[in-house]
Amino acid sequence: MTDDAPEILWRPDETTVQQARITAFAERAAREHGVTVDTYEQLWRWSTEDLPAFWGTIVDHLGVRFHEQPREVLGSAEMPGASWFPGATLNYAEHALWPREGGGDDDVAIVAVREDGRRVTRTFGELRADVGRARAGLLELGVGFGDRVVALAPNTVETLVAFLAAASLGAMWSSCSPDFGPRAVVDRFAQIEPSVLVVVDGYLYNGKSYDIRGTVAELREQLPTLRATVAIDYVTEGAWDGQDDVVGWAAFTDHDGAEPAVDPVSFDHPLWILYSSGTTGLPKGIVHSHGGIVVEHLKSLALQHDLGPEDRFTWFTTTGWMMWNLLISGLLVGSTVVAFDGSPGHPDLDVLWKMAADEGVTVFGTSASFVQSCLKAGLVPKDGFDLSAVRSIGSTGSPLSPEGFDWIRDAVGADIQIASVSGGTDVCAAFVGVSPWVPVWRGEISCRALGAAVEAFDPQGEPVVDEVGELVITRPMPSMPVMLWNDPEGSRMRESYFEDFPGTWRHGDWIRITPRGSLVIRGRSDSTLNRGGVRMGTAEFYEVVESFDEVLDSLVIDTSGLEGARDGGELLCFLVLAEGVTFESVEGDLKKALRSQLSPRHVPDRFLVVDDIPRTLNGKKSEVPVKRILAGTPVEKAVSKDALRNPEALETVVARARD
Ligand SMILES: CC(=O)CC(=O)O
Repeated sequence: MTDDAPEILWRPDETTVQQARITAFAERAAREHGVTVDTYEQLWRWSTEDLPAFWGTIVDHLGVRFHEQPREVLGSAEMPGASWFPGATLNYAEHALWPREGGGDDDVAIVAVREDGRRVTRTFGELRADVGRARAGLLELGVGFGDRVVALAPNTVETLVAFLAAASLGAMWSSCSPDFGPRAVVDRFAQIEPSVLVVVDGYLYNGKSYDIRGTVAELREQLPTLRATVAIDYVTEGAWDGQDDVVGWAAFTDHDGAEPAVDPVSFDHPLWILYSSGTTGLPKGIVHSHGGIVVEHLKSLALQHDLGPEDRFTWFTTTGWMMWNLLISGLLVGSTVVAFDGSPGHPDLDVLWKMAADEGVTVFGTSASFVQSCLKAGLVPKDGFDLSAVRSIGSTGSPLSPEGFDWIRDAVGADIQIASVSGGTDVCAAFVGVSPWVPVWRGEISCRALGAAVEAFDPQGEPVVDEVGELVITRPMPSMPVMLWNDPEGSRMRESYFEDFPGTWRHGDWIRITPRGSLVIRGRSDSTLNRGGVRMGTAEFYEVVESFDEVLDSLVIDTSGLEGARDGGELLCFLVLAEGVTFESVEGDLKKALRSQLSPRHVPDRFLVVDDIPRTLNGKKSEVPVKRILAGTPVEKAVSKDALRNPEALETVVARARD
């Protein structure tokens, strides 16, 4: 495959480079380690070849506060099982509440905005005091080191306070968004046997109010290990009044003057438990450590995104997606975290742009599907709002189409860095993303993240350039899971990531690394389109189909190789069409575009028009569950319907495929 470099949409100017935090870091690395790191490629190479030097410089330069000093940086580099900073103790909460750069008591730590306009703020001083009180509340409930505190709560101040309080005393945290159905929550929380559950009475979404007290009651019945439920009035004042078996937030935090102390824990002590998407059988509990997350998030936010105390940082997410965990880590670098709770489309698609303008957001993150919706709606936010503070637009969740890049440049701002990033829940980080040193090419992710030894492997395990291959990580990263829950022998961990290429992390995405070092993600490798030996990621297919204004959404499934598949396997394309559009009116053009832009083999055997595409609660297309169901896996094993945004869409898609 040849590489014709696409158009450059953003290029750092000299001042940006000079003032970037990564520049001071690279100068220090050069000085202390005698390395030449004048280009990003050189810096990245050093960061992945000399892991002890790189991560050792990170902790010094970015101010990681160890209570006990580590004996060394990397005790063992073997994967799985790498041992980072053995002997060291620290605490994530200390880094969030007393960030190294800035974080003066009166600086705003968090602004929480709800879709109905409710706005709550806390300065760093206030946040520390709140966390001190909540910590005392947890201690009073008997929560201790290693216990699990879980929350069914939105992206708002109390959730952050409860999390930091739990982390401060070495308890593990896990959260689900309040719109998760009861089964999805039980599937996640029951396995980790929590001591305390933090809940809200309800939530607002799309202009409607949802009461979840029934879900909470159901949940409590199914969590026999609970010692207490802490209940927040979020939608209705007094919602929990008269319910004696819960502790109201006011009573829970009624500990004036309690010290916001933190207990140092070992580097690998569990901080939180995240979950795999929940669409492939029971969710896997992914455990990340205090130390791994502190160093990875400091590196990512300070050096890749250049975030600091002067920034106001938002990423549209719920508490059930790892982007929440990354968002709140904005505190580690002293930034103000701007948290939004509600629908990004209520009252209309302007809501997040308005918030960005009102709050002076500098780094605005969202999902590729939100960008796509804005594009399709013909939105031009720069005409309606003052977005002059915004210097970077982040996008993740699925690959951002080249048209999405164009839209950001044309409709939001031509001088904005487009931060298309990709990684995963499994490492609570982005392997690939941006840097203040590297341009943005249309349709491409700018660079591999420092410390992330990303390669594209062919099936023989050989690295390839400018060809689509399996995304692998060949050296350990500190934020790789310290364990999977209920996996004492580590067999599930090995099966999940290390089976295909022993000693190397296989992530499950297709990726192409260009000769420039930029990257293109081509979709999940477990939902590959394999047509007569030509393998292609689904993202390439969506890029073509969804570039049609007539197509609002789509899903492609390759049934070849599945037992019982019709005609030995078909390529099925489900389409959601714009109002008034008939399939016949676009059929010819669609087929022509797929034939010419992908290959004749990638023209679907059947197009099926549906009303909606099944998506997870985090907005990802449910390709793998559909494929599994069509392969004969019982629905309840293939997917937790509660983990889907629209389970009825799954039923329709499966029924249409079987028609
Ligand atoms: C950084 C990411 O990888 C986020 C996601 O797509 O889940």
